[in-house]
Amino acid sequence: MKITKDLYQSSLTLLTDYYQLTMAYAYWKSGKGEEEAVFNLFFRKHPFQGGFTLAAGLEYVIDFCENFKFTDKDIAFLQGMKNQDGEPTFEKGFLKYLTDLNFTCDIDAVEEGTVVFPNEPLVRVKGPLIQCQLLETALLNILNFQSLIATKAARINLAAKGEPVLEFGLRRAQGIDGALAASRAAYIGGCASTSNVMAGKLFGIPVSGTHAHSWIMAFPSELEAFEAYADAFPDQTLFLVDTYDTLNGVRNAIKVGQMLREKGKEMLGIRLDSGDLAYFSNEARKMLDEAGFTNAKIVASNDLDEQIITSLKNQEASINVWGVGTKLVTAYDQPALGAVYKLSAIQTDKGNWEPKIKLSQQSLKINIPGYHNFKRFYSRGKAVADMIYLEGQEFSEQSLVIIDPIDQTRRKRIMPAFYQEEELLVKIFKKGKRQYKVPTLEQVRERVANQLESLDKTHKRLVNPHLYPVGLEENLHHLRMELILSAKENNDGH
Ligand SMILES: Nc1ncnc2c1ncn2[C@@H]1O[C@H](COP(=O)(O)OP(=O)(O)OP(=O)(O)O)[C@@H](O)[C@H]1O
Ligand SMILES: O=P(O)(O)OC[C@H]1O[C@H](OP(=O)(O)OP(=O)(O)O)[C@H](O)[C@@H]1O
Ligand SMILES: O=C(O)c1cccnc1
Repeated sequence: MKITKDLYQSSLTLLTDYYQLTMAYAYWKSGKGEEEAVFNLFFRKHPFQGGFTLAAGLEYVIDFCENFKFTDKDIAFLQGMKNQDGEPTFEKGFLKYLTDLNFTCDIDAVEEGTVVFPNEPLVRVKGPLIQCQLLETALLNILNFQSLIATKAARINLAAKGEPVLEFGLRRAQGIDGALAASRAAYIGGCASTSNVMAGKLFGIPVSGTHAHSWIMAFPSELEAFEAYADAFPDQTLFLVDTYDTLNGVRNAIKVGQMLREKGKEMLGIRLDSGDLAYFSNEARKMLDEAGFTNAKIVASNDLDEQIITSLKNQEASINVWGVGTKLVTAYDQPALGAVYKLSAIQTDKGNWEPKIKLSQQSLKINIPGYHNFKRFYSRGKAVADMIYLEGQEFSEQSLVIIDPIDQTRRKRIMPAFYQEEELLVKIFKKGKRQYKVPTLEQVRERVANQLESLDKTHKRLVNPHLYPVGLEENLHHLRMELILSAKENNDGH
């Protein structure tokens, strides 16, 4: 699907930070622009103090790259940019270079719906420096947000323990694209449906909903409002019962449910949107059951998130369906994932990869150098550890040691013979040509379910999860240490 075309009807190539263009220009001027480089997109810490992150947004990235082209209007805009002296910012030759630019990068990425951990490349881009640089901002924008929301949705769905979660976020989401991307990511993360009709049209997500308080308020009485709704939607009657008096609302719903039964129809259930949801759901359940509506569902909404859902479950609330909006689509408790995109290697004249490192006072922020990859080891279907290694590196068949990139005293020995292995980076583009068939959202959801199933429950705990082991293969660890020490020495010498 051409998501960006459908949404914006034009090129998104200028959806970038200005400094990417100034660097591109300076690379071009210095003659370095066509040097081959490798960049990795990764995050350093799971969101929501959680133990896992779900990668999402790759379909948008593919779409962005396939449409990566400076249009005449883009060039005209850049041509109009001026410096402080009123001189054009960019030379004509550079604008011609951009006009003729074709996307020729290699991109490897983890598939949407994959569980990922800090420091692992979600996307690896190899190509001319200028192109790699021009992709940075859009890739981060897309993957940071959708991975964040897919992860939040997965947490909420884990808390709901298999009961349907309906996504109601459109009205509170961060603008139009924020809402659409959030609905898509929420569906990937396990939500059953969205209230956002355009997300239904664009992505094929099931659309569902109940009705609002205004419907009740528009009639002389709640009972009349319920009757009129039942008349319009005899097969989809879910009554919002809390406009005036919740328990009286349940009584009215039961009355209309009985009328529907006389016509051979069955009311679907009720929705609670305020007050003590544990108390009201239990009272409503008793009333519905006593009236013979044992199959009627109780939907709850009102600023729900994974913590409140867990609490309501612990209180044995009789809620079967969860409507979640604001806290899901805005990732309320952590509004950004914080993934970064870093240069890790440049190709020398001889065709070798020269690893690159960026120092930081915080060891968390020192990148993993080199042209690297990663794989996951499984034992009886459960993921046990991930290893980041240099591309082309040969390993011992007997025994491997992986070393935590932040704390080198944390090490794990792996006997490959006892484990199954999975390479997680998949070829998406080769020299700018797509190699990958985008899966349907249903397939991505299935992948999410399988990936979460392969993760031990200690890593899925919502509070204080157990840390999943991700380490550097020994050779990569030593290379990184050498580079850090020599960069520090060089720096001290100046
Ligand atoms: N039994 C419960 N345990 C824990 N949290 C609950 C329970 N019942 C409701 N909540 C949550 O408490 C928060 C506030 O609910 P509160 O009762 O103050 O709102 P309200 O009365 O519905 O107000 P409003 O009418 O403005 O929506 C909501 O996030 C709601 O989901
Ligand atoms: O609470 P959320 O998780 O964001 O779910 C969406 C909310 O949107 C609707 O409320 P509405 O906008 O009518 O306002 P309200 O909060 O006053 O009910 C609905 O009744 C939910 O409460
Ligand atoms: O369909 C609903 O019940 C709904 C939709 C959007 C927001 N709140 C509720």
